[in-house]
Amino acid sequence: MNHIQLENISKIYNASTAQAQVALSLLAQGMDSTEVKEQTGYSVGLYDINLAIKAGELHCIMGLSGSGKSTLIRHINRLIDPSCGKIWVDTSLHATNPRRAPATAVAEETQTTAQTGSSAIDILTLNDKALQQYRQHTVSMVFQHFGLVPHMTVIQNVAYGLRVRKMSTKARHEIARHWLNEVGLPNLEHSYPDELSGGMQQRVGLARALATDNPILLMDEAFSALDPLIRAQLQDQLLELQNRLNKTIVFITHDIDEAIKVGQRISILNGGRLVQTGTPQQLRHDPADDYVAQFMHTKS
Ligand SMILES: Nc1ncnc2c1ncn2[C@@H]1O[C@H](COP(=O)(O)OP(=O)(O)OP(=O)(O)O)[C@@H](O)[C@H]1O
Repeated sequence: MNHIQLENISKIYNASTAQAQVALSLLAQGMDSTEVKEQTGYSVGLYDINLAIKAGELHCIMGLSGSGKSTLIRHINRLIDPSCGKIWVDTSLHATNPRRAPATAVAEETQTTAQTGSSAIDILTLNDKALQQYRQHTVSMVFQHFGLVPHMTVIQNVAYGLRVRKMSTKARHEIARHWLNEVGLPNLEHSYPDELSGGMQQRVGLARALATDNPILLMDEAFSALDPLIRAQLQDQLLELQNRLNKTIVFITHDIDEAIKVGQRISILNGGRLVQTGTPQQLRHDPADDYVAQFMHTKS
């Protein structure tokens, strides 16, 4: 079952609808994003992305710098809106969890049936209130540079998303303590972020994202700033947690080894275009083009 589906998503930066159309028609004629930038002055973030992410899968988005990875993931929590296209998210998937407000309340009026046949909403139709609900109850994000609030203690950082939901201090700290334990930081609740190493700070970032119990986890180069050893430990921990939690995780990385290690499927972007989606094995044995083949050719 699909959890997230991007349908014909394109993003042309700093362009009006009419200006974006000019760039999009050049892309449709086969021009690449560098040529479009030279000809029109507009940056192509993404072009005509069609991507279905399954419920419970750990899906990596991989590509070189500037290929559109951050642009793509930021569409899923609507930090960025597309120039055109639709973004379907099945917000009903975890409606039975008693700790979460019913996600279907997000926007019943926009509930419809996506092309996949699943019950999903086009999140681009959400009004401000419904979008706030969606962000609080459906998607959480882990950032490359941790994004912790420096004047809050570790436990306050982890509990932050629950405080926003107006949960009592006792209840939210109990949940935060549980997740700090889960990520291997049981005794640091009263520390401040700047007292922790990078690896520890990112464990706090992970605990904060997990504490909200949201079904979708967005991870934007979450481990890229860490030393290789710590990075490998966090990858292992993520896989172990995912085995138990079965979240839908969209994991951005520019590192093919990381993508192969953690990703059940990998989508490869190049110049804002989605080149191929598949399991590591499919990409290795049947690469769509030379770009994919080059990434995969040394991988066993
Ligand atoms: N705010 C913006 N304004 C204009 N162009 C942008 C903006 N953000 C991104 N772009 C352009 O969109 C394209 C895709 O950028 P994006 O940051 O999504 O790629 P990325 O794969 O995440 O790169 P990196 O790995 O370096 O973070 C690039 O050409 C970039 O210059």
